[in-house]
Amino acid sequence: MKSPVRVAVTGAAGQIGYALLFRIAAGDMLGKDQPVILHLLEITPALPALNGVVMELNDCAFPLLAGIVATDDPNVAFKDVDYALLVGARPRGPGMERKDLLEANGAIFAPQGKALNAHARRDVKVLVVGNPANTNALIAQQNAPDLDPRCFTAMVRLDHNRALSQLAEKTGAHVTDIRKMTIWGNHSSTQYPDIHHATVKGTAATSLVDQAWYRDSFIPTVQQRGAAIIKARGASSAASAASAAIDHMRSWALGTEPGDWVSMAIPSDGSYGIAPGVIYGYPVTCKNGKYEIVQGLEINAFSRERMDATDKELREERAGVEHLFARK
Ligand SMILES: NC(=O)C1=CN([C@@H]2O[C@H](COP(=O)(O)OP(=O)(O)OC[C@H]3O[C@@H](n4cnc5c(N)ncnc54)[C@H](O)[C@@H]3O)[C@@H](O)[C@H]2O)C=CC1
Ligand SMILES: O=C([O-])CC(=O)C(=O)O
Repeated sequence: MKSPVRVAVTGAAGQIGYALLFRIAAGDMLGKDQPVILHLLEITPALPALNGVVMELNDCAFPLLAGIVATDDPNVAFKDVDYALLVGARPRGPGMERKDLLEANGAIFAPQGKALNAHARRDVKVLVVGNPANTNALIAQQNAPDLDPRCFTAMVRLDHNRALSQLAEKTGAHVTDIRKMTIWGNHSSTQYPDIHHATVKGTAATSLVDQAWYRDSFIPTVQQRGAAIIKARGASSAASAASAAIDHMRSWALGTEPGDWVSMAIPSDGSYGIAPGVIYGYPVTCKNGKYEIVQGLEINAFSRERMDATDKELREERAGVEHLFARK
């Protein structure tokens, strides 16, 4: 048996937390041979609810659960953590864009970035789920000057999985038949779900669907799926968001499949003409706990326009939160 790793989850008493913690403790994220110590962060008024979640975690008698730390202090929550899933933030309601949450949620991520900087392991893997996820990840990163900027990522894996599901349904295939799906840019309605490199049972996806379906149905459906869930459920996606967070971390920690890639929002490095300075969704492969952008993909004019539009939105979001960055 491996020695336990420490996994922090913020917003642990929220709806995503409730769908996430039990799967992490069951080994879905880091493997059935990896014990975990859960570090659960909540705001003070939610501590009684969090205590209920802790009671239930204990009542599951999970073989891999090696300990639980439940706290309202980020300095305790992030002490020596190997993984941090930053979920705790307000969800949006009907009629809101995710960036409308920046004011309410942005302020959460500066102190959490500072606490990670002070207490987390130097190779901590941080995934921001709380919306607007890309820009919140940037805020946390900019408050953690002693950590490698590449420790900070945001979630576009839910969008990636939604895109797989839509394409599978359209082509009469199963999601496991699809390779090389890509979500570029922001986890927002400007995201660009790109099927130009994707294959279905080895055949180019673009040869199986017509351009009008791709442009007028597939792209908007994936872009608007979060809003559609809110309309249907009266609350934002939770189990699918938790499942995507598990997928993101598992790919990062344990690696991607040969011949395939996944989508992760990571610090831009100039690849594909996206200047450094934002956390941007890219196609990546992972190996030995490190991610790498897939290079050399051909980008046509249709894709270029959409990749630049979502980049533009991220830079606008960035401009609105720079006051939250730690002074250099
Ligand atoms: N990136 C993505 O693909 C997705 C992101 N989301 C986002 O995830 C976030 C959480 O969603 P839900 O769990 O549904 O919301 P929720 O309201 O059910 O739970 C959020 C929890 O965070 C806690 N919290 C608030 N401030 C905190 C802080 N400073 N430190 C620690 N905990 C704090 C709250 O007390 C609450 O228990 C929202 O911002 C939502 O929009 C949701 C779905 C998908
Ligand atoms: O749409 C929302 O506000 C929640 C979310 O990020 C998603 O489901 O993709």
